[in-house]
Formats: sequence, C-alpha cells, structure tokens
Amino acid sequence: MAEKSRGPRSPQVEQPRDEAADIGVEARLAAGVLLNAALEGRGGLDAAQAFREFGALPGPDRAFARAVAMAALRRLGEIDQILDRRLNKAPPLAVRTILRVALAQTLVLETPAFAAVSTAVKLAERDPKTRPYKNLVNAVLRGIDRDGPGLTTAESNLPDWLAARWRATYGEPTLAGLALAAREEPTTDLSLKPGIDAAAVADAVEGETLPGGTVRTGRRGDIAGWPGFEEGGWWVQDAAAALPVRLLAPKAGEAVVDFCAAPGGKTLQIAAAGAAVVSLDRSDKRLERLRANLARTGLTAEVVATPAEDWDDPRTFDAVLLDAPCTATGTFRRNPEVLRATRPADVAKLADVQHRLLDAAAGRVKPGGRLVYCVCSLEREEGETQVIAFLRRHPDFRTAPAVPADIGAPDAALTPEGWLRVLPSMWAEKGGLDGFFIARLDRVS
Ligand SMILES: C[S@@+](CC[C@H](N)C(=O)[O-])C[C@H]1O[C@@H](n2cnc3c(N)ncnc32)[C@H](O)[C@@H]1O
Repeated sequence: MAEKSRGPRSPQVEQPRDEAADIGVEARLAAGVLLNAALEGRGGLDAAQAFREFGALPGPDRAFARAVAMAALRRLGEIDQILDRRLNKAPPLAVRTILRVALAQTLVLETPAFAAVSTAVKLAERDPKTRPYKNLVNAVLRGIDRDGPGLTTAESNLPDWLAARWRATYGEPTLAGLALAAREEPTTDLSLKPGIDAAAVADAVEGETLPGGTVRTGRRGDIAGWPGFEEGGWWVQDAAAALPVRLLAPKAGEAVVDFCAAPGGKTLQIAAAGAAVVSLDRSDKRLERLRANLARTGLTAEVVATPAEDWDDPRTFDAVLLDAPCTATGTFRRNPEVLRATRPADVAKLADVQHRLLDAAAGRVKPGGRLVYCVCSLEREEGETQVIAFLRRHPDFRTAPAVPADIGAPDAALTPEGWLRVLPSMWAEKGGLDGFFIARLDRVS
C-alpha cells in the first residue's frame, strides 16, 4: 500500500516576516516536549501536560501544541520516512524532534510552510545543542516544501511488533484498514440521555445520528462551550464504547455494578436507563471525573473507590459490567500514544489482571443474572482468550450471543461465538470507531 502525503507546497519565493510565528515558537517547543513524553512510555503524555513548557502557554497555544503532538504521533512513521530520505546520517533526537514537529504542521495540519520552517529554525537556534544543525533544519524543511514529501506508507505509522500481531490475527487487508484508521483524527461522539431528541442535538452540533443513537460530529474545540453541554443531556463517548451497556441492557429497578467505572461513560448509560448502579474504581482521582459527569447530567450512582477484587460488600447484582483495564490498543484513533507506549509485556501483565477481575465479577452476578466483559484492546489475549478461559473456569456461565442490529453495532463485528470484535477499520465510510472486544455471559439459574 502506498499513498501520497499531502503536498507539495508551492515554493516560498520570499520569506515574509511573521509575528505569529515568533509567538508560536514556545508552542512548537511544547509540542516537541509532549511528543517525546508520549514516546517515552505509558502515561507520558498525561504527565507532560503538567510540565512548565506546556502549562505556561495561553489556552489556544496549548491546544495548538497538543494538536501538533497528536498529528506527529499519528504520522510518525510517515514523517520519519520523509525525513530519512533527506538525512545522510541520523541527527540527535532534539533535532529530529524539531523536524518532526515542523512536518506534522505542514503535512497534516496545513500550517503554511514559512511559519513551520521559520519557527523550526528559531527553535534550533535557541539551544546550544541544536544550534549547529540550524542550517540542516532549514535545508531539509525547504527541500521537502520544494520537492514534495514523496510516497509514504500508512503502515509505517504502526510499530512493527503491533503490525505483525494484527497481520497474524486479522489478515493483511484488515491491517491496511487499521493503518488507514490510525492516520485520521477521529470525530467526537455523544451519547444521549433517554428522552433527548437526537435529531435536535445532531442539528445543534452539525452532526449525524448513528445506528444505536450516538450523535457524531466533526466539530472541534472545547466541548464545554457546545450547545446543550450545561444542560447535561449528553456526554462524550465513542460509538463503540456505548455498545457494552447496550448489550448489558440494564433496566429500571435493576441492581447493577460497574466494576471499573471511571471516568464514567458507561455508568452514565446504566444510570440513565433507570437502574441502581454501584460504580467502583480503584482510582479516586479518575472517579472525580465520574462524579462531575454525574452532577452535570443529573444522574445518580453509588460511587466507591476500591480495587474491585477487594470490595468488602456482600451484595450480588442483576447485571455486572467489567470494562477491564487493558492495553487500550483499540483506542489508537483518539490516543495515538498507546501505540508507542504499549510494550509486548503489557499484554500478558494486563491479561493477568483481567483474569482476576473476571473471577471477582463472576462472584457478583446473581443466578439468572448477566455479566458483560469488554476491553478496548485489539489483542486476543485480552478478549477472546479471556472469555474462552473464563467459560472453562465458570461452567455456570454461557455466552448470550449479541445481535449487532439490536444495539447499533457493525454487523461485521459479530464473531462465530456470538461476541463482538469491533475494529477501528469498520464503518470507515462513517468515520470509524474505537476497537473493542465485548462478550455477554449469562449466569444460568
Ligand atoms: C477502561 S477504564 C474504564 C472506563 C469506564 N468504564 C468508562 O466507560 O468510562 C478501566 C478502569 O479500571 C480501573 N481499574 C484498574 N484496576 C482496577 C481494579 N482492580 N479495580 C477497580 N478498578 C480498576 C482504572 O482506574 C480505570 O479507570
């Protein structure tokens, strides 16, 4: 597979003096800091947002820095392909970072080349370590602007070990679809409280209603300023993330426990259905967002900060949701950093946690009740393999096969066993959706 990156840009005959570009140097510096933090490891991007280089920026520059870092992360393989054709030998990381940040702007965000190049050169000048490379930065970026970036492959954006895994699991055509999905900035999806008019919300945010009732919009910016936010009739939730609770089908009057609840999109769905929900999470900090979401939407839940397996409470439930901690490789559209931060050993480590949580969740299901297990991971060890092993350990549970059309899931997601394996390459014509594995397991009475 090969496709051309956007460009080339028309050559700049003259270098205009650009005040905005001067101001933007700090934002580009912050973008590089975010990018490298994301590449360093899991949680790096979140941690970097507390760094001085980022926190000291005015709001719009912070948003710009984040957008540049995310664009660089999504297209890192392609950006490096383009750079490597121009570089005779590998430059220090600080220089490569300046170049990556500049190309993310010109190739993805359509920043004018003169602004991206002049800020890159200024950045190189500022630091004694990168100063000797100032002319190289200028020459490389001007050359790419003049000649165009050349051919790049979407698959180069995927780490080799993940691409090899996904090729083995899903086949070459699906891998190609996943790689294309990973290049794009996703839409924003909204889940609605029952009784809220989807067409009116879709109208207000210039969006469309998807099967299942999710409203999807390409609108960007701070959602707290969107029409209807204050009123709390909707919350942000990827279309795929809304499926597990639809499969669980909580009803008014039922008792439900959400085992790993924060930040709370699924708890809100359960509460909105009228069920009495207990929301557990081991992270009190993440539960703060759940509490804020409950307050804004006027919904209620009993919130408990505890590791679910240690929860000292005798209750059992009509329905249990286990949205287990996982590698989150299915969320690469929204969180491109997961592809860089995840290590092969994480899959096995998290599979172990999922195994323990599944056993704890099973003990909370009343006879005749149901358990939905889901993970936003594309790795079989965290999905299919977990459920196969669970059904062997718990012969009192059976798969209740999903009916995709009933819950607004892509038909192609249905597995022969009746589980859902949603891939980000599905619904490509609608803008894709996050990757999830979802299984409903009913406890026979
Ligand atoms: C995939 S997220 C849950 C997302 C949430 N269900 C939603 O829809 O917003 C996984 C959550 O599991 C929590 N977690 C991890 N280990 C846990 C444990 N042993 N017990 C309870 N929660 C745990 C994490 O803090 C994290 O918030």
